[in-house]
Amino acid sequence: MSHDLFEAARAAMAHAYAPYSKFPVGAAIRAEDGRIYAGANIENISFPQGWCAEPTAISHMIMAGATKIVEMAVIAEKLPLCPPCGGCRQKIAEFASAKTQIYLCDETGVKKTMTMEELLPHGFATDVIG
Ligand SMILES: O=c1ccn([C@H]2C[C@H](O)[C@@H](CO)O2)c(=O)[nH]1
Ligand SMILES: [Zn+2]
Repeated sequence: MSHDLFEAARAAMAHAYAPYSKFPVGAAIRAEDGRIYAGANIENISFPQGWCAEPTAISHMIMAGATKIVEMAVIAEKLPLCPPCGGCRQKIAEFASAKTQIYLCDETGVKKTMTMEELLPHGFATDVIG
C-alpha cells in the first residue's frame, strides 16, 4: 500500500466527531479512478444515529462518481487495530471484490492486511461468495 492512502486515513481521523465514544476512526479508499476518498466516524447524541468512518468514505466515493474500492485503509487511535464492524463489512463488500485488500493501521502504519473475503466470508454479495 502506498503511503498516501495511510496518510489520508490518518488525516480523516482528525475530523472524527466522536464526543461520546471518544474513539476516533479514519478510513480511506482508493477507487478505480485512482483517487482517494476518506471519511471519519460521525456520532450523535441519539447514539444509534451516529455512523462509522467507512460509510463516510464510501459516500464521498459514490458522490464523486466512482463505484469500485481498489484498496482501503482503516485507522483508530485507541486500539492496536480497528477491524471494520459487521455492518461496515457489508457496506464495503458492496463496492469491493473478494481479493480487495483492506489495511488495518495504527499510528505507525499498516499492521495487518486482510482481503474482503477474509473480512466477510460467506457474505451476502455475489462477487464475494461467487
Ligand atoms: O468499523 C468501525 C467500528 C467503529 N467505528 C466507530 C463507531 C463509533 O463512533 C466508534 C465507537 O464504536 O467507532 C467506526 O468508525 N468504524
Ligand atoms: Zn462500522
